Amino acid sequence: MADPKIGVLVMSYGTPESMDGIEEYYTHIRRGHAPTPEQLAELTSRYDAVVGGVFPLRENTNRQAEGLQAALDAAAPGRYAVYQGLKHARPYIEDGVDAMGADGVRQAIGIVLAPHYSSMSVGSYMTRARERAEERGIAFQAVESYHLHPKLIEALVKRVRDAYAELAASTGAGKPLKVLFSAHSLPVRIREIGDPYEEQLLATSSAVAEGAGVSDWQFTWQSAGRTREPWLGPDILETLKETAEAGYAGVLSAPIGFVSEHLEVLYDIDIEAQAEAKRLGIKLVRIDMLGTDSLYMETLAETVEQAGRAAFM
Ligand SMILES: CC1=C(CCC(=O)O)c2cc3nc(cc4[nH]c(cc5[nH]c(cc1n2)c(C)c5CCC(=O)O)c(CCC(=O)O)c4C)C(CCC(=O)O)=C3C
Ligand SMILES: [Fe+2]
Repeated sequence: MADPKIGVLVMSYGTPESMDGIEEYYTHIRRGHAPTPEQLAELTSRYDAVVGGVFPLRENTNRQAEGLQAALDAAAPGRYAVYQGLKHARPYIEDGVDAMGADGVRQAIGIVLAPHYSSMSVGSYMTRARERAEERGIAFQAVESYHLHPKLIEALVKRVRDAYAELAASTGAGKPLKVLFSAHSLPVRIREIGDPYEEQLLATSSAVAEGAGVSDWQFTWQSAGRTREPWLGPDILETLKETAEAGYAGVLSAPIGFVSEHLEVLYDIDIEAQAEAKRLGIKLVRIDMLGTDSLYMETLAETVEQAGRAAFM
């Protein structure tokens, strides 16, 4: 019999299965506490505004998992089997590990569809995966980040170049433009624990700006939670205002903390930030998300293979 494959647990945030599933999803995000009717209505209205009953993150994650399986098969035929595990929706991270166990997988690598490490994001995915893997007797190796992988940078550079040219064409020659890199905000308390999240995001931003030949850029946060504690800022809405007041004619939004089109991109950037830009009289164009870009799929495959070699060979 062939050796069992190395399992690859591809993890992502997860999204509701339907409009009826938003409450269960939100309750899971809030660690078992149901949202108030106002909170539920607010989140529902954001999903309604973007997609009206379709949840693009689910299909996008399916396609990325298939793309990674294909890239791994091309590099090492028959060695790896990809499973999905979602943080806040089915199949949950634990379901993905259980599926590997049921298939006889003894060795697994975990990777998140988010390039930057934070203890509050990737770290918490990995804790759940590792705990379940230990219970199932599966050796587990975590990929913590891949934010400077040359192919990831190359894919982002291409997107920034293309969208910058589009922005420059639509604002007219010689007008001052700025690139705004962004990622999901986190509570300010991550700074107290020496979390690498901010440093990694700045490193990606600066590598992409350099590769694209862009000198005028800034990093800013987006999608901060609606809680009482302070979150990292400045928020992109504030930054847009300052940028407009400083006389810029346009901004290129590059949400490099995300790899897919979902609520934080389709609502927070394409609807909310876009409306603010219009109000301020400044042009806003967003880069295309990575999706199943072959350079991104190769980034994931090479990172998985490297982790596999280090841990299991
Ligand atoms: C770091 C990070 C990423 C990037 C890394 C990664 O991808 O993991 C990310 C991605 C995403 N976040 C998403 C959705 C939501 N996040 C929320 C709330 C929160 N996010 C947080 C952090 C992050 N989130 C945190 C600290 C909270 C507070 C509650 C908690 O401590 O966990 C809420 C609750 C309401 C609200 O606050 O808006 C929603 C609906 C979707 C899916 C959208 C879709 O369905 O298309 C995606 C990809
Ligand atoms: Fe989130």
